[in-house]
Formats: sequence, structure tokens, C-alpha cells
Amino acid sequence: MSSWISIELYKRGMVKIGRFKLSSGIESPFYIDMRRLYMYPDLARMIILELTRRVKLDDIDVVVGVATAGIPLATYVSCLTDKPMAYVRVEKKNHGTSSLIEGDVTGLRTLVLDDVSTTGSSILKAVEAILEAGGIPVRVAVLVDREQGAREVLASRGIELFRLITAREVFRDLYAHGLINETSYRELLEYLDKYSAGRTVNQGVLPG
Ligand SMILES: O=P(O)(O)OC[C@H]1O[C@H](OP(=O)(O)OP(=O)(O)O)[C@H](O)[C@@H]1O
Ligand SMILES: O=C(O)c1cc(=O)[nH]c(=O)[nH]1
Repeated sequence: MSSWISIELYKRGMVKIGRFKLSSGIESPFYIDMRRLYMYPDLARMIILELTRRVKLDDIDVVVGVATAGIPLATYVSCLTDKPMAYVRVEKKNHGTSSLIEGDVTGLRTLVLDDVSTTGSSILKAVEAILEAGGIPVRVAVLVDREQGAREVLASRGIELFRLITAREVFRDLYAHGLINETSYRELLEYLDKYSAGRTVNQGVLPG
């Protein structure tokens, strides 16, 4: 159903296979670099339109991007849906308004947006900032979920995670279309099985 998304992401260099360190410190044999999506406005529009069609929006007052990669995503969602947009900074600004959140979420039902979810810690930090500011985090949406804990962390706070596609689905589509070979596919699945949510070895370092 979403194989066109996987294929486009791969062909435009947003699915990288190699050896990467993630923001959580976990090592990974792949990296999803959605920051490049905005180099291709037609594709960005198509993918984000798909997100807005699939995620529940009718109970949402404001969309909130998580800095930095969630900000262009939230901007597109806002333009496509006419929902107001705010964003959560990485850190509180220490001059001017001293804001952590730009825009206003007070009393508003929010859809939190980020490009990729791994452990969920970045999203959780943003959720906490929204709560602190008097907002109501209703739902979180990401373009790609790596299934390494985000859904479970958010569920424990009563917040649903919507993901347009999972990393596992991306690799399944790439393999099905002959874009990665069987050895790579098996290695990627092995990693995802080993370091997926719920495994005690989640904070893993790759061998070798
Ligand atoms: O679920 P997590 O384990 O928190 O990982 C996912 C987060 O990591 C990446 O951001 P990064 O920290 O690289 O910052 P950036 O958005 O500024 O590039 C990504 O954009 C998510 O925000
Ligand atoms: O966990 C991360 O830091 C991370 C993983 C990934 O695949 N892509 C990304 O942008 N961040």
C-alpha cells in the first residue's frame, strides 16, 4: 500500500544503509534522513498529504513540530490542513521571549509531529513541554517509526502514536522491489528484531 513511499525515500537518498549513531546513543545499521525530504517539494507534499489523510485530525486544534526535523513537517501539515502551528525548541531560548514553545498551545488539543521516532525520548520531551505550557497532547504522528520504544513510551502516557510507515515496512518494500539484496534485508530485520521495543538489549551497540 505504501511501497511508493519506501521506494521514493530510498531513491532520493533518505534511507541510508551503513553504520550510524542515533540521538539516543544506540548504534544502527541504517539511518532514515527525512531532513532531505524538503529538497523535493513535490514529494514532500505527496507524502505529507498522505499523512494528513490517514491521521485523525478532526479533534485537533493545533499541530506542534518537534525541533528540528519536526518543524518543516508541521509547517507542511499546517499549510495542507489550515490548522494553526506551533513548535517546541530543542532548548529554551535564553534571550528575548525565553520561550521553549513558539506559538501558543494553552488549552489546545495538540497533534505532535516529528519525522522519525526511535526510543520516543525526543517526542516525550516535547509532550512534557506542551503539558507544562497547558496544552493537551492528544496524538503524535511521525513519518517513519523505527519501532524501538516510542509507541510503548507514549502509550504509557495515554498518547497514541500514528506512523505513516515503519522501518520494517520500508525494508520489506525495498527487498520486494529488488532495491536491497537478501543478505542486507536479513541483516536489517535481525537488527530490528534484536533492538526492537521490549527487548532488554535495546540500548545496544553493534558488534564488530
Ligand atoms: O525517538 P528518539 O530516540 O528520540 O529519536 C528520534 C529523534 O532523533 C532525531 O532527531 P535529532 O536528535 O537527530 O535532531 P534533529 O531533529 O535536530 O536533527 C529525529 O528527528 C527524532 O527527533
Ligand atoms: O534515532 C535517531 O536519532 C534517528 C534515527 C533515524 O533513522 N533517523 C533520524 O533522523 N534519527
